Amino acid sequence: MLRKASTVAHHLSALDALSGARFTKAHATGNDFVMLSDPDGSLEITPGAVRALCDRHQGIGGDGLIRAVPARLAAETRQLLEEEDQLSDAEAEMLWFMDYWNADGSVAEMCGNGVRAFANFLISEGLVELAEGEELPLVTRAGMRTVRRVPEGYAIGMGIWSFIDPELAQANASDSLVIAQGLTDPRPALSISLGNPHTVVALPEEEVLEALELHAAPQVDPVPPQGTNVEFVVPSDPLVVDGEGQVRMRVHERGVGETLSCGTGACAAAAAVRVWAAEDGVDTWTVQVPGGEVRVRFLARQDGAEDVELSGPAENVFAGTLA
Ligand SMILES: N[C@@H](CCC[C@H](N)C(=O)O)C(=O)O
Repeated sequence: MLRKASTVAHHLSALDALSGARFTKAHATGNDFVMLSDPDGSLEITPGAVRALCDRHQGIGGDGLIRAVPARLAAETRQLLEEEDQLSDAEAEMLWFMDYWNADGSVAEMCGNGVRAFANFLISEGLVELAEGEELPLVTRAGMRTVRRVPEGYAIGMGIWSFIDPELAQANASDSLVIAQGLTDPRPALSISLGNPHTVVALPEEEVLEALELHAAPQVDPVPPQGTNVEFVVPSDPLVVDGEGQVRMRVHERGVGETLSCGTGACAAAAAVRVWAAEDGVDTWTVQVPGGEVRVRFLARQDGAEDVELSGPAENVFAGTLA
């Protein structure tokens, strides 16, 4: 690929304000992030800087960038904290905000793998402590989330899942059509929110999943106004083993492209397959992604909705200083 000299110069100037900042490269089942610690809220993140840092040839490389900033210093969280009546002032003072950016410089409401990487990063930087059995509250653009340690890494309380178009979804178990390179015909899909938007498409067999070409964004009809992440899933045969559901998934992420894993996407995929298969008694699902495996649990609430818990590993890979 030939790059314009002006693009390179633009990348360099976008990074000027971050010169000297420490970064860590982290991943959670292959979904990789540039992590920045900003305890005094002084880092200026711009879409250009995010694109430059996430560039896999001229930057550090990543599916996204995550800035860790105290929630009390982030403009985005002010209203959320005012409305949050479960927290004491002292607890609100200690909260960290996950300032998540997609590689293309757009912001997203939520990133499930990102929350695991974020918690692991906060702990490794000595910014928080999380003992076995404790629950750590965090703030995202989609609202409060919680993290606890589990043997495989971290379990995230993701909040509730919901249909994006409940009427259509309940009537047809499908609300849109999706076509992608490698599919001969548009396929029915179900749109689900985990704080961020997802469109889940079921495929008949693994060969079709593997043959998909996901460099180009799949086309979704009707076009979702805020864009969408698109998950392609193949339910395992048998679908339920020892009481647990099993699916394979590939994903094209909004603002990124194909990634090795998407945590919110895995939750949406499990929720959709559970609806399609009428397996609402199966509460634990394993989702195989190109970067590994995550687990999704559905927990009934008194108001009839369901909370979702996502668990899986997260690790730091290397650290450095921005030149
Ligand atoms: N990889 C993430 C989702 C990141 C945000 C997404 N690209 C969007 O724009 O909604 C995850 O693990 O959930």
